[in-house]
Amino acid sequence: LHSDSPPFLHKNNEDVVEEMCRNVIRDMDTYGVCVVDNFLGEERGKAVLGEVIDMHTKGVFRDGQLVSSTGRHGDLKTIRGDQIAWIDGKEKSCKNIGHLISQVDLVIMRANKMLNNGKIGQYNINGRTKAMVACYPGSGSHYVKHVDNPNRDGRCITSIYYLNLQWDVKRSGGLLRIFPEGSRGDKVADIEPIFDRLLFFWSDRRNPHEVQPAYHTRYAITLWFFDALEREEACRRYEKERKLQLSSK
Ligand SMILES: O=C(O)CCC(=O)Nc1cc2ccccc2cn1
Ligand SMILES: [Mn+2]
Repeated sequence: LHSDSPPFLHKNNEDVVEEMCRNVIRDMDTYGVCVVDNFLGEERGKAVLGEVIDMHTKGVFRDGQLVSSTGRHGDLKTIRGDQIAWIDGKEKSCKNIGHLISQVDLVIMRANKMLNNGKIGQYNINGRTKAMVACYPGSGSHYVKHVDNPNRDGRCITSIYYLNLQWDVKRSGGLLRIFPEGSRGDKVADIEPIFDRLLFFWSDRRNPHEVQPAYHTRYAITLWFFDALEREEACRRYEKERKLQLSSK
């Protein structure tokens, strides 16, 4: 499940990318989850972290998911989950985030071309969302167990890049726990959100996941990749529903 990216990926070396893609394909086929550590290297990783911290300081983040839980005394505590900001990576103050996005694209599109004659896991990836930069304020904010794409909206791979230097889950929490389908709860994938770690997993019902309460600020950048066919069908369904609603008005 853990494949270290060779030290010289940062030179964009062709066969290094090739080697990494083989690891991603193997892990996705075997586990439906893949972790790549040291993805950008310390310098580039810190440059991305710097841009995210600048965004946070400038108040770019908007409150994301509202999660509520009852406290010890049964009182309803609404703990803000993640705060998010959408980035396309071309913004002048986000050029390092833009570089991260292009590197993840490189790996996914190369993996898409390899094995299974141009498909990864029988998907044909032809696009992705913008980057969702997420910040969990350290106030015990968490994210309840959920599936990213439960109803075939077209997203097939979730890719998350973590930015948290010297993160210690025992002290700071914030563990991502994935409950791979059919594991009946005895086999879970516990992913620590450590600095310069890149995670891939199938976005559909195979991978319900949760973020456990975080007690220090926890940053992550997520990209969702689309399967061409599933996305086209989802858009067509959406168009039909929209027309129905318009005509029923
Ligand atoms: O930060 C992590 O380790 C994963 C957090 C996570 O699952 N975030 C997330 C955030 C989402 C925001 C909007 C819609 C769906 C979403 C699904 N998942
Ligand atoms: Mn999620």
